[in-house]
Amino acid sequence: MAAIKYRLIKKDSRTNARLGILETPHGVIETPVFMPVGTQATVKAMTPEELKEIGATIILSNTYHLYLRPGHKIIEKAGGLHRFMNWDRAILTDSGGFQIFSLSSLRKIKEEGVEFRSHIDGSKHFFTPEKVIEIQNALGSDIIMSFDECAPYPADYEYVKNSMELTIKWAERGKKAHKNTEKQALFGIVQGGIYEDLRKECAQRLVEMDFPGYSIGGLSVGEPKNVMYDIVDLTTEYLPENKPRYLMGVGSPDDLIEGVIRGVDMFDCVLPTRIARNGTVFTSKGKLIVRDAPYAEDFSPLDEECDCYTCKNYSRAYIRHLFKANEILAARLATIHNLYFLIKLMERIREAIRQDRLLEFKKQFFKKYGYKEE
Ligand SMILES: O=c1[nH]cnc2c(CCNCC3CCCCC3)c3[nH]c(NCc4cccs4)nc3cc12
Repeated sequence: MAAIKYRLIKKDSRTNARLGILETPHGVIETPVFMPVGTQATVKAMTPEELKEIGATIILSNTYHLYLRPGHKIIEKAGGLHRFMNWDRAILTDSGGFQIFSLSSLRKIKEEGVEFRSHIDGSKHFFTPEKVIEIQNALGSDIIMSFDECAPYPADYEYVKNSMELTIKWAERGKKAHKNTEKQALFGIVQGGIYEDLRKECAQRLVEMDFPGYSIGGLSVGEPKNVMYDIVDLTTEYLPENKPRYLMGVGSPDDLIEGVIRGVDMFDCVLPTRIARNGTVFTSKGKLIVRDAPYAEDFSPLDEECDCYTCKNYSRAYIRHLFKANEILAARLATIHNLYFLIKLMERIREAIRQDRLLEFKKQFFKKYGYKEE
């Protein structure tokens, strides 16, 4: 039995959007889905019970961070990541490649693997495709990622071509090293930068290896939005429709809607939790910086249309006060709201696909939120 089973429930009649069900060893996930990020085995400021309360069905955690601290061996001894962090729903871990490039003081990239120094204590480490599979096997996450190289943006054709070739080789080596296929689904990651021919070749060669799901990597790294959307559009064209597609590192409300329209099923982004801790929240009328002066005597909820715990019980004035006073509760209330906002947005998107009115939903959401339609 494969670790995960994806069922395409309905295709939107006018876009590439899909309504799906993803069955995992830790529960059923309705797609399209937004996955809260829990870098160091916790979604910052949230308990697992609060995550369930707001409707989270799958969260992310991070191979790079957990390998460095507390170490994957400790987590394995604890009975795996689910036990260790008391989360009994689905977990997706990324391979750590992206964090090496974006966090650690690198490093040498060779075909064999990547040498890097820990951002915590400067100690030297060496990740190979086999090593990161071994770490993710020890963590016991339900969905695991191949070791990939996310080319920077901009990057010239030659660099991206070599990097894409390496990502393919590393995907093959990771697939060979992955033993626990019954319990953990290994996704291939499509690279290729902004180059159509490289994206097509990478997608086709990964599909030949027959992964249970495919990530679209190398995007949301500074390229213009319309370039990202075009690359997503062309990449999903070469991916099988009976397998889930995961757009890595995306995103904001508009990016989620635009990604779903282009055939993406799974999303993750550090944005909602990160900006929440800085006092910025999503509302149906756009972003709101609640720590700003105008809200000092505003006793209305963050968002009139939101029924989350925060909006049902606290005012903008109170939450602004908590931020100004540097109270821990500020981050908690804003995080609950931002995650609920995106999880609720995905629920409304799924409903719109069900009723074949996704484009109307997009128009109405964009108008209210203050996005300009392209
Ligand atoms: O090609 C990629 N390969 C692998 N991972 C990528 C990621 C990380 C996705 N989130 C993982 C999470 C796992 C749990 C811990 C937190 C990360 C990306 N994030 C972004 N943009 C958003 C960005 C965020 C920050 C800088 S860019 N583009 C990405 C491209 C890749």
